[in-house]
Amino acid sequence: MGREFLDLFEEWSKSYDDTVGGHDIEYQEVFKHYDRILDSVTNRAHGHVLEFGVGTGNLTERLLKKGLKVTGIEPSPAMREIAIGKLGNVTHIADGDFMDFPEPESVDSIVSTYAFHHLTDEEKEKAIASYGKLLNTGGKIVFADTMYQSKEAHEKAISDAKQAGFHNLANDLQTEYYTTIPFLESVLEEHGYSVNFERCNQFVWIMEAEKL
Ligand SMILES: C[S@@+](CC[C@H](N)C(=O)[O-])C[C@H]1O[C@@H](n2cnc3c(N)ncnc32)[C@H](O)[C@@H]1O
Repeated sequence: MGREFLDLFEEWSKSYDDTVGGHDIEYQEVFKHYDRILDSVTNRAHGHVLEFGVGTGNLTERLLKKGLKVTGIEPSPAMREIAIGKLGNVTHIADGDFMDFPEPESVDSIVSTYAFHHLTDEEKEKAIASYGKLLNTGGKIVFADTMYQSKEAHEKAISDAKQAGFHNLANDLQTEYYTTIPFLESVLEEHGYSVNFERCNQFVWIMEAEKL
């Protein structure tokens, strides 16, 4: 579910690693400190890791280097092909998405970078509710993504992008489902997690939730 943006990723897959390297001026700030963000998510993960929206495998690569067992989930065939080309057969990357995926038996950490905004808020809540069954006490959800401290901050980001002439970015901020920190905080607390947020750049925050 939440697969309505997949055509975009089929096309973007070949140049995606150039974009995260800062080659697209509109997205430079979104991907500022990309390596540091992936390292930070990796440092917070432990045990058997379930990763959603693997993309070209950049986070997966770091998790594997840390010696963690990773089960990857990625709905775009083109992205999966690039990730498998990069990683070889050291880990399994399955077709699936945040809500519909082959469930591993036990999971210690659920991680994702730059992907959770493909779900509507209603879908985000359903996904978070379902992860409770997979994680043991002390298990974690660690997601890095664009999110906002308030709806007003989201609106301001859209108008700033328009003013800078970044029309692709403005369109993206208006059409995908960027949420607010207070929304995620309340959903996670309701489902029995303690949660904290750390800002990484003007767009991206890391959300770290621990199952109580
Ligand atoms: C911006 S890329 C991020 C890739 C990688 N995680 C990274 O940090 O570089 C977003 C990825 O999420 C995937 N995606 C899109 N919709 C998804 C969904 N509903 N569930 C899981 N992944 C999804 C896309 O195919 C794409 O590979």
